[in-house]
Amino acid sequence: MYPIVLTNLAQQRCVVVGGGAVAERKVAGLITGGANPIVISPQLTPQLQHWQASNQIQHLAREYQFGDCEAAFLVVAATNQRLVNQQIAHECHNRPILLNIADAAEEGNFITTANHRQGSLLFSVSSSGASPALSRYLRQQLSNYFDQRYATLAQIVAAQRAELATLTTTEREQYFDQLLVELAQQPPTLNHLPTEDL
Ligand SMILES: C[C@@]1(CC(=O)O)c2cc3[nH]c(cc4nc(cc5[nH]c(cc(n2)[C@H]1CCC(=O)O)[C@@](C)(CC(=O)O)[C@@H]5CCC(=O)O)C(CC(=O)O)=C4CCC(=O)O)c(CCC(=O)O)c3CC(=O)O
Ligand SMILES: NC(=O)C1=CN([C@@H]2O[C@H](COP(=O)(O)OP(=O)(O)OC[C@H]3O[C@@H](n4cnc5c(N)ncnc54)[C@H](O)[C@@H]3O)[C@@H](O)[C@H]2O)C=CC1
Repeated sequence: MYPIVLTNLAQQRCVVVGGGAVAERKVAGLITGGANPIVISPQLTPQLQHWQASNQIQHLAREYQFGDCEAAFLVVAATNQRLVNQQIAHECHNRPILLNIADAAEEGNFITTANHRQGSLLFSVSSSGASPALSRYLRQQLSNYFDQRYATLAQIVAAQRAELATLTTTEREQYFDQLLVELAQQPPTLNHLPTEDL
């Protein structure tokens, strides 16, 4: 496993084949990640239809055809037809395409994670395919612990990053220790955090 975070997806060609619950979940992640995915499927869930109406996705209302993955940066095969998902894997084979096959991870080159987002923070869980349900459960646990306070913490530290860079490593460590102790001890508001100590 080698985790990465994809950025700048807006101009990248992202193709999702299938329009059911699984495709919807993968599309949700892509939209959150800044993409404007092309969804190829004769049918769409109501949520996917909504995203089509608001131009958050482009919809091709037909079955997959060989050639649909041409020039794609990222492809997700999420139809309920094993053979179709396999054909998509075949088309992408030996091409520089990020490929997720929802029913046969070994035919692609990436799998998706269970994500808890909090402001600029992203907490991702993977079980490497062992138990997606466990990943989902752990994501929910993470969301209970890493609440809005941590997004605020990230904002504060980001705003002070240039200033923090002028400190020695020891000073910086002390500053973070202090922040984290405060965060652990009480539900902090902006006022509780030692922003004036720098
Ligand atoms: C390998 C992987 C490939 C990939 O999709 O990238 C994959 C594959 C498969 N999932 C299956 C089943 C389920 N998947 C979920 C849910 C999620 N699945 C996700 C990822 C992944 N699923 C990748 C591994 C990630 C990892 O291991 O951590 C999550 C994390 C992310 C996302 O999809 O966005 C998302 C939770 C999001 C969230 O809630 O945060 C649930 C639970 C539910 O839906 O409530 C079930 C039913 C319960 C169960 O089986 O556990 C099946 C059997 C299908 C069948 O039986 O037909 C296969 C096929 C197989 O195993 O071969
Ligand atoms: N990776 C994951 O997280 C999970 C994967 N799965 C797998 O994903 C598959 C899809 O699951 P669901 O979305 O629940 O199925 P679904 O039955 O709700 O949706 C299937 C979609 O595929 C479309 N489709 C069928 N043939 C097509 C074709 N030739 N070209 C384009 N689109 C086509 C249908 O119109 C439909 O929109 C399941 O068969 C299962 O094996 C299931 C659960 C979780």
